[in-house]
Amino acid sequence: MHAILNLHEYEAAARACLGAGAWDYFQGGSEDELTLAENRAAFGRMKLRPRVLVDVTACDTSTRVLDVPVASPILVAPMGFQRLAHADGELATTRAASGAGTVMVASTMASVRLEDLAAVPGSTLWFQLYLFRDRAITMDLVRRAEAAGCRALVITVDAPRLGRRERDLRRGFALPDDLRAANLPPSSAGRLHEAGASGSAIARHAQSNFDAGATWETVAWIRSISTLPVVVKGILTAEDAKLARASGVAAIVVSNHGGRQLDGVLAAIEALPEVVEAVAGGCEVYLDGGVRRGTDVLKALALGARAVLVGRPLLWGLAVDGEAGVRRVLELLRDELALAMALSGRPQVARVDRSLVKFP
Ligand SMILES: Cc1cc2nc3c(=O)[nH]c(=O)nc-3n(C[C@H](O)[C@H](O)[C@H](O)COP(=O)(O)O)c2cc1C
Ligand SMILES: CCCCCCC(=O)C(=O)O
Repeated sequence: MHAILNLHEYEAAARACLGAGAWDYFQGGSEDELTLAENRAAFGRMKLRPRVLVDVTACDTSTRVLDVPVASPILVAPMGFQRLAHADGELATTRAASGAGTVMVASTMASVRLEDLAAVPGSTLWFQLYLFRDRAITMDLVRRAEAAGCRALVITVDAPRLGRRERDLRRGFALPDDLRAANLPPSSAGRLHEAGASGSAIARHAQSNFDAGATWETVAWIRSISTLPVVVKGILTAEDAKLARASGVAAIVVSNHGGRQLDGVLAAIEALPEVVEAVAGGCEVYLDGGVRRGTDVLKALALGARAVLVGRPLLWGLAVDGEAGVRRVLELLRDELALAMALSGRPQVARVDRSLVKFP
């Protein structure tokens, strides 16, 4: 048995470590999972145009996001309920991100309190915010994130309701009793445990708690109550990118939520160019969805992303080996990126430019 060589092998190894309910919750997309598949397929369609005879003796993957130095442009995407993968949950992921010198985005739906994550030595924590109908809950989360020392608020804007995740519906997915949405008031979190004969408890929770009436005015409200930089996550069009820019956000995450929300939307990497063009350098742009190889990171950077966020692969690492597994997944991706930079004649992140990729 050889050591795990790449993220695909972590996926296979994780499957053997996880129960069927957690596996389906992690892996699943919405409806026919068309967008989930597209996120990967679109990377495959893009081809690289490498340059040669460039001195690549030293390749430097470091960069800055929102003015914070990071060891690589590979950040940790917000993902809820990580204690489904490993008893240490988000604590292990935050420690691994800190060890790897990168940003951890903690989910509103984390299964560890955000104050405990912020206390991890050397961590750079951003807090992902779901918008609640009860603004007092949202306000309280913002205040706690600020007090804990989080460096940015990442507002997820693609989930007024949960996408139709049929794997979870079929299983009647609900949280086990020993796992809590640790940052929510008990009055709001309780329904996440209500298993039903059919239907997903988290979908019911989202429908009764999330603010389906949220608009750009709500983003303006968040900006008015906090001095933290605001990032909006879940933008896929130039039109919305311009509105985001006009609303004064510091960054945009081009994302389709890993194919878990509206099925049939374009792959995140395909949406990236129009968003980058629309904001014209007015704010930072990141991408997530389907990043599994260093060459995927390279392609996203070439199309104008400042960084990528990685989702499921970190859960696979977490399930297989806790903090060490997450750390290894981040290391593998960073090493692959450094190699891809060398083989494409781009020894620094700043030298990765649009001419490196060709769309079909
Ligand atoms: C199990 C799971 C839980 C997630 N939870 C959240 C969340 O709480 N907030 C959020 O904004 N996005 C959430 N996402 C979406 C991720 O932040 C990210 O957009 C997506 O996973 C990226 O795609 P990838 O998994 O293909 O890398 C979740 C994704 C997964 C797989
Ligand atoms: C109560 C709804 C929580 C959503 C769970 C986290 C998430 O965004 C996901 O994609 O799953």
